[in-house]
Amino acid sequence: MRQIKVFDTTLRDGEQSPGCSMNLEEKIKVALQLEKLGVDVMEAGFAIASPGDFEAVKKVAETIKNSTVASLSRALTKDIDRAWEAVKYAVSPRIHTFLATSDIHMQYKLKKTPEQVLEQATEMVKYAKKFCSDIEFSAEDASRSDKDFLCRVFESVINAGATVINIPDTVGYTTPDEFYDIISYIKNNVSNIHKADISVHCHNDLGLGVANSLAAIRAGASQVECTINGIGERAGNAALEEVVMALATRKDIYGVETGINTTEIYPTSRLITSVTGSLIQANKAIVGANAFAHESGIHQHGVLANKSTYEIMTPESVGLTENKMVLGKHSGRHAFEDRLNHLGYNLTKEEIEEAFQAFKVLADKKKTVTDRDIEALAGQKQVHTPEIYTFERFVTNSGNTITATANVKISRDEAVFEEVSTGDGPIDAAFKAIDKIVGIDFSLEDYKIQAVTEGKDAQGAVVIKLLKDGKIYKGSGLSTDIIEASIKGYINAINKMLYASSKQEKEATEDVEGRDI
Ligand SMILES: CC(=O)SCCNC(=O)CCNC(=O)[C@H](O)C(C)(C)COP(=O)(O)OP(=O)(O)OC[C@H]1O[C@@H](n2cnc3c(N)ncnc32)[C@H](O)[C@@H]1OP(=O)(O)O
Ligand SMILES: CC(C)C(=O)C(=O)O
Ligand SMILES: [Mg+2]
Repeated sequence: MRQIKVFDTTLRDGEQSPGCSMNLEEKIKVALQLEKLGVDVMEAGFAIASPGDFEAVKKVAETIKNSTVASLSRALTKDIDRAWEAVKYAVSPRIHTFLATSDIHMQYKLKKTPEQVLEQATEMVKYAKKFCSDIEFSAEDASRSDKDFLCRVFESVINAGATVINIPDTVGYTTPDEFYDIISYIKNNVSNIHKADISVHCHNDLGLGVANSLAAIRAGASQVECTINGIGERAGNAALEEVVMALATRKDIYGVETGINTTEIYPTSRLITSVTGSLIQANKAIVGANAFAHESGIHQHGVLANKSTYEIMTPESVGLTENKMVLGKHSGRHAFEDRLNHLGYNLTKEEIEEAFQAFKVLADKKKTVTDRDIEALAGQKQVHTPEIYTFERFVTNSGNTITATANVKISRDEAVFEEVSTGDGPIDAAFKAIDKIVGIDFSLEDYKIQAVTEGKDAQGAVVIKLLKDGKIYKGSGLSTDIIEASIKGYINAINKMLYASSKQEKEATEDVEGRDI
């Protein structure tokens, strides 16, 4: 199979991303991880840019043994000297020199004629070749350059000793179809092209960095330049993880291989995120938090039956331990039951169905339902107290300048009861309204509330203890609304009290006294 060389430029073009500068120690850490990832070439920096960058390139060159280490340099002798000073310590050093070839860049930026550019590029490759055998030449803004001029430049720099010619889409302007044609044209019209690797370096201004790189590979490019997480100038560079996984997953189309150890992709991505502080969006391909997460019931059911239904690559192949089943309002019974089993619950079909209905109500209120939410729901189902009174609805009105009032509606059998009361606060008012309906004499011994999950949409769990005739009756309520959780807990305790005083008193008393809900 044709082998594609992966040239990582996270430490150079990636670092050009605003806010992504790395210090020496961070660059070494990243370089070691890139080596572990198996990149063929790492561009460690732009040696002439600053003393710090020079030191970093030099240190990376001294440290890395299994990848080629490159430094960027303009097509100027002083830049090339500095680049060589830094990379000469590498086991496999490369000087990467560049000069723009598009009319726009030559006219406005370099203020040079095409003939002058051709000569400068050729002379500087010759100059660099005196130091180093491995020379890459990039025709900056190649995708907006005249194709025939581009071919003349490449032919000339290859004759001067370039071992790699790079065709950058510097401003992310090209499209897959056009880039395929450009690469094919260069392949077919540069007579000595067989003496050099064809490299591509795509930017993402139109979101096409990866697609353009893949089109170029199909057209015959043998080196692809990219960065981890796609960081880089402006909208970034082609993301290494996306290019590599596209090639790995669609071998049927591309028929090529890379030397990347794909299981190091995720750790590398995480390292870049932590070192640069540049976060990636949840839906980012391959390494985003949701890349291997499933929330919808139909997908979850499919994945539980066979992962390949909705996963085109395994999470393990990119260094994750497993996929994620996120329980939310789009989830179905299969995933819910699977999670219950996973959490160690053995509920009957009816209990699962009841818990599932409660889960759906909760999921409408919460963005995601956590394991602790599920445990709370499943725990509730395991207490077998008949619902003598059933909570229907409540309205409260409170504030620091008014007396709190509550209107509570509860039902028993077919009858519906509604009462209004005032109180020291909305919860006290609600309890007093319930007292009026129930009409039993007992006292509130204890009231506790705690968040069972995190975040502002957390569920509040209320535990209430009521005292009657020397016995304690514990009730629990769960809701994202603490007043609702309190009312539910209060009614739950009352139901236990009523149940206990009914015919099955002994059994019910064991239940309420024997377990902490
Ligand atoms: C497409 C890319 O990613 S290219 C790489 C971009 N990366 C960077 O620029 C990061 C590092 N750069 C730097 O630290 C600085 O720009 C330096 C040290 C390289 C140069 O700094 P300065 O000498 O102050 O020049 P400045 O950056 O203002 O301008 C660039 C100069 O280089 C010239 N230049 C630009 N590209 C090249 C090239 N490939 N070969 C030769 N000269 C070039 C420009 O024409 C301009 O020349 P002038 O000073 O004679 O007008
Ligand atoms: C220096 C070159 C390769 C570059 O980064 C670009 O053209 O985008
Ligand atoms: Mg670039």
